[in-house]
Amino acid sequence: MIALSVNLNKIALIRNSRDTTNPSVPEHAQMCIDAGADGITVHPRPDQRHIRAQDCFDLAAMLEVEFNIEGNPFTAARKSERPGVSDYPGFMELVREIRPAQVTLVPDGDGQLTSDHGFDLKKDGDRVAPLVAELQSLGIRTSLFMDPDEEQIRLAAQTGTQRIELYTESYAHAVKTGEQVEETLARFVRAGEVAAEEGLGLNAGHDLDLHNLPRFAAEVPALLEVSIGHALTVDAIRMGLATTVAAYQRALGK
Ligand SMILES: CC(=O)[C@@H](O)[C@H](O)COP(=O)(O)O
Ligand SMILES: NCC(=O)COP(=O)(O)O
Repeated sequence: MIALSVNLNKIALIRNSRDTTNPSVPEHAQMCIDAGADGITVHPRPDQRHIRAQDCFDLAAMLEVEFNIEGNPFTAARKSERPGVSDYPGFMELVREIRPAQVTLVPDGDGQLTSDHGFDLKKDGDRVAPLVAELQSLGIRTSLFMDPDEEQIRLAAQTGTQRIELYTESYAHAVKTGEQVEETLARFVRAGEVAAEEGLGLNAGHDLDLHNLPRFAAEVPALLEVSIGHALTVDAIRMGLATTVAAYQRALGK
């Protein structure tokens, strides 16, 4: 069974447009869980544009399902520019303290609108591997955000990570435009095969939605988990959160 981890970034984004706690991130986490979500994902960024460090602590205090924190391990502490919002402590400092069930390392640049590439481990493998080892020594499962690239996935295995998360934007884009759908999906199927050959658990995410998810879930081998936020939040505006979570579980074949 493929686990559905709901990403709450966009709930925090709406909350941050006022100096209130409405909508509440923990309350939305609980609503997702009550509706059948298997886990909760957040992706704090140094500018705390949506998920703030405090959200991570608040979620850690209440979650009984898998908590997955994603982010760039090389981001340093940053002062908050917003009164009443605590500073961003740096990604590794944050996850060392919280010790979530899973940490997904993502090679984000600071100015990026959203995540837009996986790791280049020819360049970064030597500095990623010690972080993987440290996180695992703290009892945290590790995952690395990766493009569906055979050589890079084999390098991911050499870092010692237990899982990878395939960056699915190219697949989502192919389905949306109707261009090169078969070739693109075939790359992800091959990526799943390579991950299995290397003994890596397989997660996936980015721009997955109710339309593109069923084929991906049915055809990519040994998929363990998807994390979905943007499209799921937009669907929830139309259909309600509980109905939407149930619809995504159905799209995963459950
Ligand atoms: C790693 C990944 O694909 C997601 O975490 C995605 O980056 C969501 O982040 P934003 O909500 O900031 O776009
Ligand atoms: N890891 C991907 C994720 O958490 C959510 O990505 P998106 O659905 O918001 O694009």
